Amino acid sequence: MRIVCLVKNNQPLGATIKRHEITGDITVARVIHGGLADRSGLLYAGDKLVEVNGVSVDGLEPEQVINILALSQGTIMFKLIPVSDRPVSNQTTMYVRAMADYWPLQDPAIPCADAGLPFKKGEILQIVDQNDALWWQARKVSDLSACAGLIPSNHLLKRKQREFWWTQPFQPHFCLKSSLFFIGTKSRANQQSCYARCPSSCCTAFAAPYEEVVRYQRHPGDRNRLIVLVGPAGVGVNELRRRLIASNPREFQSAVPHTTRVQKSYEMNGREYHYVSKETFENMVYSHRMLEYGEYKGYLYGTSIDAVRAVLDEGKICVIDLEPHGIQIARTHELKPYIIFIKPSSISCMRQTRKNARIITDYYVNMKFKEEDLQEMEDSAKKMEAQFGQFFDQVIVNDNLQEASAQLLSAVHHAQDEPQWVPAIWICSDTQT
Ligand SMILES: Nc1ncnc2c1ncn2[C@@H]1O[C@H](COP(=O)(O)OP(=O)(O)OP(=O)(O)O)[C@@H](O)[C@H]1O
Repeated sequence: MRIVCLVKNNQPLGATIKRHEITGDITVARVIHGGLADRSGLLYAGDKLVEVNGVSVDGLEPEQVINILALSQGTIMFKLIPVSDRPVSNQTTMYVRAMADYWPLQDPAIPCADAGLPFKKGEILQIVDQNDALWWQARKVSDLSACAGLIPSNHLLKRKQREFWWTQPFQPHFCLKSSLFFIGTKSRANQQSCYARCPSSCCTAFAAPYEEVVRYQRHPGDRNRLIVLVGPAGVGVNELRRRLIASNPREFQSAVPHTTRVQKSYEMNGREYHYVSKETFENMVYSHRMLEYGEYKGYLYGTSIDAVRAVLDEGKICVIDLEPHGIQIARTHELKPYIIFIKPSSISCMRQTRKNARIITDYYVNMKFKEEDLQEMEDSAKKMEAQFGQFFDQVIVNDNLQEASAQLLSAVHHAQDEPQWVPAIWICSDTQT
């Protein structure tokens, strides 16, 4: 038997308790890393509680013990029987990118909602404890001084996603996955209706909920990272890309697309397009050499990995725009893409900034933005963020064009010169080759 005194001072104890199903004993289920109990070094997972502040816990439910603890202030005295085999922590810290949102206060299954760590997709988490098969402990890298919180384990979060997915009403929704795209336009006609339970890559429900990441610093001699711009139709992706390349064509370049259409007299093979036969194009598609492709007026157009590689091999920074479903294909250890989401500003701001701007859609070319175009841009941006936000390394709001261009330039240099979180598999692949 041991007596342990902890001074609470309005902070949580930093431990959870449970009741043994057979013996009814109340034991410490886990000690939260960096919390009061952990810092004291006096409480361990497995310790059996006998008394709290002189009150016997015999026959009490865990909730009743928690109540006693919640009502106690200042010094709390535990009488306990220490666990005989203290768990030896041989855990290595792991970093992951959250691929889903998690709100502990909305999760009835969490052992202690107050000890939960809420996170949003795309956030980088430091996992400090995976001892429990269901509940891990983690911190956000943006706040490493905080004490850890509970998060569902990989396995548990996957299960939750699956349950959530199947309990959703069966409703058709618009996804941005399409087999068609039109050069220069991301048209409404492209958006094919699919079903919320479709098994395609656009549905992230069954994807791994955490992606292991590592800190990566590009060596000056290494190839540049591919810069991918993503955004809803008309937001200004092409405009920003064009301006970036024009600012220094010796540093920045786009990838030359492939097409099956006939070369025009003033065009040069490899400058405007690579002109190839339909058979060659289709072979490139089947051998996964196209990042994205589509058909326009009976001809195929696409951006190939070879074309991107050619720019990178010249030592330049390759800047392309992609439909969001192409992100997954581009995410390889070879290209190490840095994904920048170009986000529209509010509709009221766009009414001002887009007054004299012109757009191209399926239905009209070089027309002024209409109110519904702005609305559609906003809706489409929301969908993209909801579905693909976890992949965005940077978000730039394209309000003032000059400012957005300056932000893009700085983001592109940041991507090449500063350390970044990248999927661990990209770096493991490097060391294997
Ligand atoms: N911040 C801005 N302020 C004013 N006009 C802008 C701004 N950004 C882009 N534009 C203008 O909006 C129009 C559409 O831009 P852009 O063609 O680059 O869109 P996009 O995102 O590439 O979409 P799409 O692929 O459909 O062409 C262009 O006329 C462009 O000059």
